[in-house]
Amino acid sequence: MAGLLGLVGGRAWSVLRGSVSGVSIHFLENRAQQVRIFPVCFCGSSALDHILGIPKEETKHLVGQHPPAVNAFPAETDHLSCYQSDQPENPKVLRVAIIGAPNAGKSTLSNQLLGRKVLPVSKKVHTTRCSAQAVITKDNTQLVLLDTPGLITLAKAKRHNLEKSLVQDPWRSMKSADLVVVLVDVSDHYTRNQLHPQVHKCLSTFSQVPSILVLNKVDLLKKKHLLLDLVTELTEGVVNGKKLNVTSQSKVSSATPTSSLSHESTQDSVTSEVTTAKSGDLVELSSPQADSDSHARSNSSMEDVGPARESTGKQRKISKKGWPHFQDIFMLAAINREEVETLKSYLLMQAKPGPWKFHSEVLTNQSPQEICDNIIREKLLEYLPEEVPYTVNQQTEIWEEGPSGELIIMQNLVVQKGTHLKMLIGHHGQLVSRIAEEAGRDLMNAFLCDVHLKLRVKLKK
Ligand SMILES: Nc1nc2c(ncn2[C@@H]2O[C@H](COP(=O)(O)OP(=O)(O)OP(=O)(O)O)[C@@H](O)[C@H]2O)c(=O)[nH]1
Repeated sequence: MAGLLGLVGGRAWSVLRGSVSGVSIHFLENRAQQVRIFPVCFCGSSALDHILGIPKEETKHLVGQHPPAVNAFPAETDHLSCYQSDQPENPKVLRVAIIGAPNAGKSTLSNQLLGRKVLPVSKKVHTTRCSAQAVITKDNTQLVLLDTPGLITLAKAKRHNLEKSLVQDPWRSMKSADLVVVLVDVSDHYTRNQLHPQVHKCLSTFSQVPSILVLNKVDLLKKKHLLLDLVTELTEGVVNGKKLNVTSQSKVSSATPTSSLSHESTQDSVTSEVTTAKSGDLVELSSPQADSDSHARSNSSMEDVGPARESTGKQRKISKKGWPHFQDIFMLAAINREEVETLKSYLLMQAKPGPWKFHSEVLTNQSPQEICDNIIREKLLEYLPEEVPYTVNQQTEIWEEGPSGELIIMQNLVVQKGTHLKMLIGHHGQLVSRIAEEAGRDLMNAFLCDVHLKLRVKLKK
């Protein structure tokens, strides 16, 4: 595995060392809280432990914590929403809008932060059709995650006959957010080098809201050293008011001239160095072969470029590719629970004094029926080709508690064409049974009770 990257500017650093899968990591902690990049893209817990500065056992404890179940029966859910009685003494709160291009991994990240799957996830775009809130409560702090549909333009929504919520909801979420998480899929060669135009528009419009950049799907990126280039491009070379000057050298031998890291290197072993312009402090993350003849090198220096945040959008420099006002950068795989714990700890620390929005046992503002519809829809998106899943109409006929406390659900899946009917039923009913089985399992995990889910496929009359 190629070792990479550290970070970053400021004066008072302390060095933490770790070793993950044979990759030695030197991570500098910036005590001045100026610019931080959290390279949580390493498998294994020791890197995380060192980055967090907490012992291994403590991380395990965090990961092992189980969030409460979603209540499957609405009357009780209503009761929980009387949150006033549940306020702690000094409540803190942070509303976090998670925005990004379609399929960037927004719902995956929200589910992982929550520790329970309540939002649908699929390989197809536009899985999330309207904003949903996921609620994390820890001690006296509440995080409200605003999971939004992938950002699209009004023209595109009209062209593909998509609901208005897909266009409007991300903007609504931004309005109420205390912090914006911008998610970028680094495995997508076509889109990763610049922010989605709609993301950029959102950031520019709500420039007073602090934002962080999260590079996601790092597990799919073979050449981890590219992350440094992506950070530079997506931040316009400025993070938290500090300029990041990155120059790269690929050395075949010590005498070989420099070349840019913006081209994907074929080398597997990489050493990256990031220095601060003023102090010359150094972060070095290196693979075991770092001293071999073949390695790439990045030098990054930082200098003050004024306050990290200005009060209005007008004062902000508008650029097309990146956003120079992110306050912090994370690199992770949202599918990896341990890596997401680092981000969660960070978000909890950003919370400000304020009343909680939900009872501590509420996990989401979605109704149990909405969760069920979304989970079934997720399976339709997964198993039906192209546009077919988008045309299936879901109608819940039965939602009741069985004699042993199990949840009994019966849902009709109404399709438009005979061919779609055959497709969804599958050979000897195999496909629809599989969908019911998988959705039922997810619902059990969300509601923490037995779920008997029956799906009936019908042709629209
Ligand atoms: N390998 C890998 N896959 C990921 C990661 N995060 C998300 N995915 C996958 O990416 C796909 C899209 O994830 P979603 O969470 O549905 O993405 P989204 O941004 O909510 O999508 P929309 O609702 O369409 O905007 C799914 O197949 C996920 O399993 C990751 O860190 N690594």
